[in-house]
Amino acid sequence: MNHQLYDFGMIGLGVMGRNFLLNVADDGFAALGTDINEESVRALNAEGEGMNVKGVHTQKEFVELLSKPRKIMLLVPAGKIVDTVIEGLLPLLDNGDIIIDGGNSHFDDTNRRYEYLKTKNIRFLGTGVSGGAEGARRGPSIMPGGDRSAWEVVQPILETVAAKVNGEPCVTYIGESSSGHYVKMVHNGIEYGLMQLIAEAYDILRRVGKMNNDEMSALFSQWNQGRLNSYLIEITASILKMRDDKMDGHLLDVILDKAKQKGTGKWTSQTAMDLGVPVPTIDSAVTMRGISAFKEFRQDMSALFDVVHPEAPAIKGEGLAAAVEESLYFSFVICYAQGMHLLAEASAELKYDLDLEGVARIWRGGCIIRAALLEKIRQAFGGHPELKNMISADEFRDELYRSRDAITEVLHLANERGIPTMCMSSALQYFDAFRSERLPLNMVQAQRDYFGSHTYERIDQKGVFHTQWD
Ligand SMILES: NC(=O)C1=CN([C@@H]2O[C@H](COP(=O)(O)OP(=O)(O)OC[C@H]3O[C@@H](n4cnc5c(N)ncnc54)[C@H](OP(=O)(O)O)[C@@H]3O)[C@@H](O)[C@H]2O)C=CC1
Ligand SMILES: O=C(CO)[C@H](O)[C@H](O)COP(=O)(O)O
Repeated sequence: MNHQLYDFGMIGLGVMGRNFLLNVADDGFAALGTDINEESVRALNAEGEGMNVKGVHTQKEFVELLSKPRKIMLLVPAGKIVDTVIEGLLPLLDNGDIIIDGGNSHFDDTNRRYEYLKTKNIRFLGTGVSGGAEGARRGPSIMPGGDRSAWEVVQPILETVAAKVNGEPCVTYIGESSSGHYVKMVHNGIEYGLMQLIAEAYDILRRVGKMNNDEMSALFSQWNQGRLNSYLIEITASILKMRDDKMDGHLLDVILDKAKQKGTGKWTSQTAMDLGVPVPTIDSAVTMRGISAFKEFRQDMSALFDVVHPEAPAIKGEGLAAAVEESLYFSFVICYAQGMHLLAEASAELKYDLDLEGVARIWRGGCIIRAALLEKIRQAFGGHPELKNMISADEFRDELYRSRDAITEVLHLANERGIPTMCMSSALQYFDAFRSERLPLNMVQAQRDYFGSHTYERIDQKGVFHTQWD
């Protein structure tokens, strides 16, 4: 009996996998999926009726129906499940077949799997995919790293399904081993930072400007027409105006203020610490999710401490809105700068040989952190492949400096009223720390030498010194 063979296979037909596979089928490739969950297989077959897509219930049938070399993407929950799926596949595969892990796997796991699968003659691509359900369905940003020959095989498919900006696909070969998952992790770290910065801007507009949700929605929509144009600003405008379907009022007002996390933001902070690269805006975003989780303690504390300056007047009008917009833009630039700086250092340290212009290019569309600003970031790195921290780039230097006054004023208004702005404050602090020729860390060095004979260097003589302080 003649079976149709399928071009591309997907294991894991949840939010991402089902949508990605339908996207593959839309683009003219024969697409095959399977999932441990029979309902998900049925859902794919129902949604894909009339398209060249099919869901099957067993891995054996799945593998048999794929054309060789098999191109199999996994979009299953990150962690042990990925290893389990790979182990289940191995006896069924042939030399040279390709496994693409499209989930948010930790880069250490990806390194291990890459090396392991080499010993099994299976080509492996650790691949970041971003864009959520809508991106997966209509065109995500895709960050593949690992076996270059595997990339060359899947390139036509991934380039077709990826988002396009000015006709350019938002996918490129990132580099060896775990580089694709590393870049996706940093993407998510930036995502955490931008989301928290927006949350802080919303809090300031609400509590300093006493703006209501509909007014803020209109303001975010207006900002989305300007230099803050981005996916996250766009969805914030929509979120703010959404009415609740269970009671009168806005949905946002009844959402519990405890943010969950799956780990990619925390991993970004952890690797940044390991490499000695400061990413305080990302760290602060992770910390704020942590603080948000202590809801009961926060309730107790808010009963214990009085509201700070309840008499502080509302500051209405365009002045506040313009200053918050400028603060947010400043903080966005700093947040991207921290992520890009981490990538630049990781590229050297972990031997990824990253093309940072290419990374900025494929983040311009499809992904959660897509923004007009990324075109400017692409240009900054394009002309200067040696650039590590874009705050010094011509594209940003002057405007960052000019925005200092606005963000200082906004943070003053927030501090006066006790409004937490950990992320926005960290952005200003980062900028001021990096533009300080002399920091007070001479004091830290003296203290270290005082109590632990850790030695210090001098500004006027070469060498390493120790003083008998007392
Ligand atoms: N959701 C998002 O916006 C994004 C998610 N990601 C990443 O993509 C990956 C998938 O996420 P998402 O689609 O949201 O997750 P979902 O939980 O929606 O889908 C995962 C699917 O995999 C199935 N599955 C679990 N174990 C197995 C197995 N052993 N064999 C076959 N199928 C299995 C699940 O079945 P069951 O339901 O029965 O458990 C489920 O249908 C994750 O790594 C996630 O971090 C990346 C970018 C964006
Ligand atoms: O990868 C993604 C988008 O690019 C996920 O949506 C993101 O990982 C969500 O993370 P968290 O649950 O930690 O907020």
